[in-house]
Amino acid sequence: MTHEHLVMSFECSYTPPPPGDEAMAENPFKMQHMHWLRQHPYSCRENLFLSQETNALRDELLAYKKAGGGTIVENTTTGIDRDLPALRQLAKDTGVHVIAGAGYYIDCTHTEATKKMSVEKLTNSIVNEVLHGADGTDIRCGVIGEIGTGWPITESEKKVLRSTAHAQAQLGCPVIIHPGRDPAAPAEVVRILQENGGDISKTVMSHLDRTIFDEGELLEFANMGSYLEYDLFGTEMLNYPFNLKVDMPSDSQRVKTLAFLVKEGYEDKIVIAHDIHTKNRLTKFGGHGYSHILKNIVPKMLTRGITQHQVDKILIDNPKCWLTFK
Ligand SMILES: CCC(=O)NCCS(=O)(=O)O
Repeated sequence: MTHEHLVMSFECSYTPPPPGDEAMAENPFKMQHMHWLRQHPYSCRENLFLSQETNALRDELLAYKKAGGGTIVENTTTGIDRDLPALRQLAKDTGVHVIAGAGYYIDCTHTEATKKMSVEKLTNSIVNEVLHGADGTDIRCGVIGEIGTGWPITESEKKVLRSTAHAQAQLGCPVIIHPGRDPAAPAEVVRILQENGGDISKTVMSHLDRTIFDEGELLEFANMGSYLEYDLFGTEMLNYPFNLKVDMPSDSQRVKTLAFLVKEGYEDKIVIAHDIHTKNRLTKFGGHGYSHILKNIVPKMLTRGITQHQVDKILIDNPKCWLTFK
């Protein structure tokens, strides 16, 4: 899985509940709220603290391993409460390989100190997180990202993108991007990375499921050469609060898009994940957990024109290729 979170908080994205449901914001986590939480995951404060569930995460990872999972890329970066010692402990306890992310999340999580840093300083801090260890630990990150960007991309986010490209040019490492919620956002990020020496062939563009819907636009973007990530498998949301114009696809629609990209020749560039970042998606709370793709999506892919060989590329070869330092 190339895009997951095990320990993080998403407080920065708290969204008030719709009118009439205000009480739900502070309501305790109860069985009868599970459907409501699936529809409004960012409107209950407690739901945003995956960091409180480290014990449950141990069971989640053991279940993932039992289902055939070996490795998880943990995309939590500075700004959303990255906790590297907790990740190391989870990896040790379960035997699942966890690859941690370096760098910074979106603008509203940048501190004043981060905003004042030069591109050179930001580059050094990212390089340091990969070569020597992050957050005062000796735990080294294995990817840069998810690097957070919004739409339009802010000045501070542009500086982080330039630094990401410079760091990648030095290290030959994988990069993963969180684009803004506009069909033009992924291409704009790629242009900034390219102009600054980034290697697009070793860059994953996340969250395409909620970003590019038109097939022509998708192929145009695919042609730019990044990995194409569909990473919101398992999410079910009628009114996507971060952009009400977006119709969040179902898992069946995601699989259909994967089959389309495979048919168009992009089987070497597709990666997939769940991007679990709220509590309600854990099996402890009736959610789909980290094994949903392995257990439910792969069989579906095989009935929709995607071969086992292509599934293996998407789940094994492409991530392996992306994650290997040049
Ligand atoms: C930190 C998790 C994250 O950024 N997830 C992306 C959610 S969405 O922008 O695709 O809704």
